[in-house]
Amino acid sequence: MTQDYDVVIIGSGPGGNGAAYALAAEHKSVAVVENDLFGGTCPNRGCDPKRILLAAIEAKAYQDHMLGKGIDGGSQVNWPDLMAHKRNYTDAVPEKTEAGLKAAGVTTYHGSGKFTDEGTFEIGSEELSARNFIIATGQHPALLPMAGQENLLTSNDFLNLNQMPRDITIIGGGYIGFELSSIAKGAGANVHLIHHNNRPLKQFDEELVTDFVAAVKDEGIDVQLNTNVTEVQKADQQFNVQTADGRQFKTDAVFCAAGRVPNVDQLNLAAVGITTDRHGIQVDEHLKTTNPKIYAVGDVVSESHPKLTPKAAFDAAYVAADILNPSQSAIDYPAIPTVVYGQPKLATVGVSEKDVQSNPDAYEVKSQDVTSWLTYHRIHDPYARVKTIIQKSTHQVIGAQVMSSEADSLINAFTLMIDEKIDQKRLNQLILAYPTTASDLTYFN
Ligand SMILES: Cc1cc2nc3c(=O)[nH]c(=O)nc-3n(C[C@H](O)[C@H](O)[C@H](O)COP(=O)(O)OP(=O)(O)OC[C@H]3O[C@@H](n4cnc5c(N)ncnc54)[C@H](O)[C@@H]3O)c2cc1C
Ligand SMILES: NC(=O)c1ccc[n+]([C@@H]2O[C@H](COP(=O)([O-])OP(=O)(O)OC[C@H]3O[C@@H](n4cnc5c(N)ncnc54)[C@H](O)[C@@H]3O)[C@@H](O)[C@H]2O)c1
Repeated sequence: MTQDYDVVIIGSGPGGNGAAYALAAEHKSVAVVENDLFGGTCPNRGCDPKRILLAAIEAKAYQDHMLGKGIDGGSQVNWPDLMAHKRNYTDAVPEKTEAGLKAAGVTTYHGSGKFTDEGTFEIGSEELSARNFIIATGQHPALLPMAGQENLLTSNDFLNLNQMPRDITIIGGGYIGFELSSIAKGAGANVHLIHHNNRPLKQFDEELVTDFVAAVKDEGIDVQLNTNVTEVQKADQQFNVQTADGRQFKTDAVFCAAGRVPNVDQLNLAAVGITTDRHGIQVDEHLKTTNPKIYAVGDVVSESHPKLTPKAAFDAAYVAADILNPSQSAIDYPAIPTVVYGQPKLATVGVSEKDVQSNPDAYEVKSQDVTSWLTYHRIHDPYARVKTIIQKSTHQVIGAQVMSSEADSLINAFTLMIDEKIDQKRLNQLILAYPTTASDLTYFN
């Protein structure tokens, strides 16, 4: 028998769940279909477990930076205890998430379904029909095609390691590559981070990335740029890594962090006329796919915005509103801040120096080493640089790039300044708690 709903959502990550809650609150009948863990990537195998593991790594780094400045003796990360701390949080996520959805009146289904030629969604013997569908299936880790591909592990495996291997290799100098490298290094592993060209973290400011890579190397990570891994073969208890330039080395585990692939293959999208490209599902400015009844949100969408949890949640709120009020205007994203949670952290928001290079008279670019500022001197942060892009006509910061151990909180303060168009004059009318990263804001424009 076919079950009919107002809206059927495929995927229960921040995108799918955000839409489900918003629509159920407006008394729509909603179903969510999930083929793995309710909650999706972020709380189960992404942002949240990563940040829990980083808690110990950051605590150790803060302590290490203060050695001889009031702290004697370093600390050690106990990986099994740290993993237990992480699991204490993540193990409960799927059940709690599903219970939350049910309590909000959402019907849940477990399994991998696919669209039918009739435009319904089939999960085993069940068939769901709906006025609207939302595809929120996210992405999964890419495995580079190479000899020995079966020997490659992924971020999912890393975030569940029972023991930290003595020597690890990570392929891919993106967000995940640098974040996992910092965690492994802080936990005591010998880490090789291998990137295929000379421009890791290409979404970030080139000058800050150069400083960031130098800082990461300083922390003891073996970063190898312009290096292509061609083969990973088992060698007794270890793995033999072969590179295109003829080098070979042994390592205990190899993780592939060379990008993620949209989860579209199982959905039979052709049956409902949805087009995709290698970045995901194509949508219009209302996040409608090429089938006007079907929306797509979050990581599975093909677009230039960064693929992040708050952005998936923003999409979800927009689509729920679009279903409730089809005449709303096109989606308009605010500034989207993003952070690489390494040692140090690297963050960016708004326009970059590259964006304004063609019009140097209209913008001022300030790049400052801030290690001597109280905020950073206090904790003896060895790496602290802030670059701001200021619109001369308004004296407003319109873009910021930050590298430091405090970059995550400072970038949010910049985001508020950019979105709320807070200029120097307005800042001077505010009283912010001192001394904090936010009270430094008055010094940047
Ligand atoms: C290691 C890692 C660290 C990250 N760290 C951060 C961070 O610090 N900050 C940040 O903002 N973002 C971070 N991200 C990105 C963030 O996790 C994603 O942007 C976010 O989860 C996207 O939400 P989503 O709902 O679009 O997709 P997902 O969270 O991936 O959810 C999609 C869901 O759909 C399910 N699904 C897939 N196919 C099907 C199917 N055929 N049928 C039914 N269900 C299906 C999946 O199992 C999954 O549960 C990180 C990602 C990773 C991998
Ligand atoms: N802190 C965060 O907010 C956070 C953390 C993790 C992931 N994410 C999101 O998830 C997405 C995926 O993260 P990711 O790190 O997997 O992807 P990514 O696109 O950031 O990085 C992948 C990197 O691998 C490199 N690469 C590609 N082929 C390679 C090869 N053959 N050899 C070596 N390197 C190669 C790419 O040039 C790129 O730099 C990100 O774009 C981001 O939106 C966000």
